[in-house]
Amino acid sequence: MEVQARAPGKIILSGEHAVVHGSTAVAASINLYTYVTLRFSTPSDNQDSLKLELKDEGLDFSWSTSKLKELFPESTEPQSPKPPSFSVESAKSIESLIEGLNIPEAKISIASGVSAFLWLYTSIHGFKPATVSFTSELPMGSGLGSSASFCVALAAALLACTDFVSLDLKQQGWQSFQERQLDLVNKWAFEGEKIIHGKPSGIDNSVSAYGNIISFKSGNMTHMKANMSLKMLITNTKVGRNTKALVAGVSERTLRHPEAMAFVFNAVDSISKELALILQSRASDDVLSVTEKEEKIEELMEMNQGLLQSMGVSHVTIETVLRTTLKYKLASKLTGAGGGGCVLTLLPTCILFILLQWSV
Ligand SMILES: Nc1ncnc2c1ncn2[C@@H]1O[C@H](COP(=O)(O)OP(=O)(O)OP(=O)(O)O)[C@@H](O)[C@H]1O
Ligand SMILES: C[C@@](O)(CCO)CC(=O)[O-]
Ligand SMILES: [Mg+2]
Repeated sequence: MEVQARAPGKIILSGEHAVVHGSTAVAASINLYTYVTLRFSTPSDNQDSLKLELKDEGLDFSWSTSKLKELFPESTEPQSPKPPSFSVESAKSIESLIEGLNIPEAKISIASGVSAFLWLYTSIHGFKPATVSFTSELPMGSGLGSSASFCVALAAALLACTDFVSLDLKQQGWQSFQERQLDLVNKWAFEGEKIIHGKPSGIDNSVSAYGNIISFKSGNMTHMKANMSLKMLITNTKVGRNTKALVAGVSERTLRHPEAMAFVFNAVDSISKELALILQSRASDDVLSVTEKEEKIEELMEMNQGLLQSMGVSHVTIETVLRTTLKYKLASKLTGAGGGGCVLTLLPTCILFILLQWSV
């Protein structure tokens, strides 16, 4: 049997990092996806191993079923749909499987993704021989939720081949999971994100699992109905960085300056709540024009970016993008964990007018 699943990446419009400390954040999925193909071996394959193919990286790994059985003896079909916690024993077992892989130094950051893969696969399908292949449209480590889309797509494919999820596997084309099943996929993906992010808030996997636009606070997600569309330019600084380290850095700064950082997080909470109100305001009760709404959103973006700088997660390349777009009176902010990665720039409705003026 072969199953293919996909999950989108995301942008965070406001609230990254502060959301880890209990503030509200607003995130939207984007139409760039990570794809996974899961194919269980048949007796005729004569394949007694679990194979992982990372197509974009040109990396292939495999582990013998006997080795997996030795390390995860208790791994059989999960008794409960809910994911177990990532135990110390599992961490040690997975670490031993990663050590033997000889991942090229330049791609060593892939190790956390391989660890998340091993834990999710063995927790759901034990040591069943299979070949699992990934490919993605998302730049890795760039703030667009590559880790979340990786974990959500994988959890969806793995659960689609269990009794916990009822899908018509004979139906051609993409199928969407029902709400209850999405909740299950999201819970498993969150455990995978913990392996990659360390202390994730859950917003990335939630917006990747459910799509569209959500607000998120302290583990609770709210589906938003945006009544205005926003055009965002995404600029990739091409500076790689590690979300886990950046999240840890903000937590360490919070320990050093608890009172000041509490005010920072409160300010971000207010920015996200105001942004959510503006995006959801209906035409009927509107006193603001689209341009006036966009101007308020531009200010909120600039304020959020300033607070992200105070958290220590901006970067010289991000500042360069900010300065460049400011020349054209455009507002920008980093998206995702920062430290490089991608920057959002709001392209207001009147942008065409600005460009025409400039070109004359
Ligand atoms: N397609 C993939 N295949 C294998 N591993 C992946 C893939 N996509 C992401 N990963 C894992 O996730 C890591 C990147 O996750 P990280 O959270 O640091 O960045 P991001 O998710 O792209 O950005 P952000 O979390 O800020 O949105 C990679 O280093 C790798 O370990
Ligand atoms: C930086 C962060 O807030 C968002 C990363 O896209 C981390 C998280 O919430 O898991
Ligand atoms: Mg991530």
